[in-house]
Amino acid sequence: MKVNGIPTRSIRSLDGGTAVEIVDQTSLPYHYETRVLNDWRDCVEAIANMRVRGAPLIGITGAWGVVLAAKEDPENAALLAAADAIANARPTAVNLSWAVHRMMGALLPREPSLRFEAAVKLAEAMTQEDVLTCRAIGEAGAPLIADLYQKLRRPVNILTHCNAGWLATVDYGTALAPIYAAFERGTPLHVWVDETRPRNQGLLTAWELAQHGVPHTIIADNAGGQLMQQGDVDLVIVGADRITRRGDVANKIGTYLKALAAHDNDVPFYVAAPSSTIDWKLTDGKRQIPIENRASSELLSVRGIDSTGRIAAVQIAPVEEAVANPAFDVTHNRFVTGLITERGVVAPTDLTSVFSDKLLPEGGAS
Ligand SMILES: CSC[C@H]1O[C@H](OP(=O)(O)O)[C@H](O)[C@@H]1O
Repeated sequence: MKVNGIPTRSIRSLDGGTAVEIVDQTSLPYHYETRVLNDWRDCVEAIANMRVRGAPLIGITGAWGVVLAAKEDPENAALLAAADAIANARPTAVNLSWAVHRMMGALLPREPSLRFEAAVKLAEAMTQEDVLTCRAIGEAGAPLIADLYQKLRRPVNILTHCNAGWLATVDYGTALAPIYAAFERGTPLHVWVDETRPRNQGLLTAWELAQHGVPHTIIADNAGGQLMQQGDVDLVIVGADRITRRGDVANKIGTYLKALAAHDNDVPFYVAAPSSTIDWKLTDGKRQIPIENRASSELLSVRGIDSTGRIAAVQIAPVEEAVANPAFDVTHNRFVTGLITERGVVAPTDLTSVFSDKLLPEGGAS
């Protein structure tokens, strides 16, 4: 697919698999820049430094890293060492280890001299598989949005977190795939885009949506709950980095909080992901999924600041004027453990008894 002259393709092989071209996402949303990876070590660096990111794309980049390793030295010792370094470039997205394991499972039984050719073939197949899988995710999810539109008879407001668009996969995306599919079929919709501190992948989502002309509004990560409470979110769709066999989902930090808010406001909360994101060995996500801890320096700067100090992300005017910067929100008492007052710590429901002397006969406070 091409949008605004830009191919919606985040990775492709060059020269028969002897090099790989990626979109360097650390340059977005300022500049659209591609980068050529000639060596498996470039793939490790690109994954670790998030030039490529998003579970499916990390996996496919890892697969091409194995191709480049087989090109350099197909002998077992070198290939296994490279595969190990690639698989450990980032810990949470299971797609990376899945892709490297799948590649090595196909290569090791072969003669070293035949490994590069076999690697290219399999990596190309996996790359195309990802495209088709993500397109299928879009097809599967689009009716959810269309059905909501039929019920609401107004643009469907969808909240998403981080970036799970075509930049996070080879093409189409996962969480954004149903949104693109519904939008292209003419379903009126609008997307609330969590900026997603600290790496602000929401700016990537806003950039993608702007290229496609999809109405959207960038919001602070903390605004989602308020928007849900005021009925401005009809659906949440997020991506995933690892899903356990019982459906526990690891996704970008902040996803859990959105799920809590969605649950509390009866907002449907969907996770879009290919089966390559499912880790069938795991059951209990909280206990078993490795959570990546990144450099604290990421918190100390705000990416995406242009020369004017503005967060540089193109934004298509929302379908209708939408409050996008609420300054306060309301927390129901069931989430308040206690209130610290001059008469000690008081359970919210005990306030009227502890301060009964303050209450006037008509129930007003003195
Ligand atoms: C389609 S998977 C996208 C998934 O990956 C992102 O993490 P990161 O940007 O750190 O690679 C985020 O969790 C997205 O939901």
